[in-house]
Amino acid sequence: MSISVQGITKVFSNRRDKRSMNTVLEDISFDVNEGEFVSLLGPSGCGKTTTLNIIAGFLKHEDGNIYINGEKVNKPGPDRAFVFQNYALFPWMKVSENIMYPMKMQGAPKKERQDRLRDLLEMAHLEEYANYYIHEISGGMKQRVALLRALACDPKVLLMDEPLGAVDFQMRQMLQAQLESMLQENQKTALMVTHDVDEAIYLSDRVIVMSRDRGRILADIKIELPRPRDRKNEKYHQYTNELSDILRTALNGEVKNQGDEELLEFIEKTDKKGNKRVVFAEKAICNSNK
Ligand SMILES: Nc1ncnc2c1ncn2[C@@H]1O[C@H](COP(=O)(O)OP(=O)(O)OP(=O)(O)O)[C@@H](O)[C@H]1O
Repeated sequence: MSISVQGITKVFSNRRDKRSMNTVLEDISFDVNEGEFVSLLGPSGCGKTTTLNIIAGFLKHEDGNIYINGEKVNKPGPDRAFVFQNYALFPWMKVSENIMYPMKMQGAPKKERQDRLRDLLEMAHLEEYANYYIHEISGGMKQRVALLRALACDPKVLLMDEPLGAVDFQMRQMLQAQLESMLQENQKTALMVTHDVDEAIYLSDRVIVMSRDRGRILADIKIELPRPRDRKNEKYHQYTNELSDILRTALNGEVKNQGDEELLEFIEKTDKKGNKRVVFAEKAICNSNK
């Protein structure tokens, strides 16, 4: 199934002063083709989550339309599954019950639910943890459970808001590889919000970069690399540099304070093995608001 975002405008009333309005998105348009994995990248507050919530049908918008496979949608539906940043799992349920919850709500027969559960747990290497409660499993496992719950009803479209945001670097790379193979296996159309340039390149067919100027789309870049992706590939580095430059431009355009150089340093991080990883660091953006 494809997603088509056409001319979306979203205005919020200011949280502190209800009379003043904030146009977060203005006339935003893009498409995600069937089976494509697209990432939304951009500075904090540029409207990535708002865009995803509008597509999910969680938020109303002022203008424009969302089409799923050519059909206009304006409320949530089983065709679109959502993976939340903070997992949003049910702590009073076991891993298996969490995963099966959407199928149960849809009234799927018990046998079908059990078969699906077995397949999903196997796919994510979580068979041993089916009867654990959520507080008994690690952050990386919670992330996988949240993803399996989203995949349970076999949605055609997967919307993910920083699905790997809460796990450490090593776990994140492992989960990226797992997420990729799960999505390849299931042939999903996916739209993901991320701050992480490396993650966007590793997972996406296309990366869309948004700016804080009413969500304006700065770039829409096709990542033409074979899968699974090799971080050591020369072209992989070229994409990293290209996207970093676009983000730098976005930051430079937005950061008006002195000390910009210091802020920009936050953009590039190097892990213990010396691999460069580019992150659109939250801290830099926070500082820029001073
Ligand atoms: N319910 C709301 N009421 C008022 N303003 C809101 C609301 N939700 C979001 N905003 C504002 O809309 C803007 C965009 O927020 P959004 O969460 O979409 O950004 P984002 O790009 O996802 O940011 P981050 O990367 O930090 O998660 C921000 O200025 C935010 O304060």
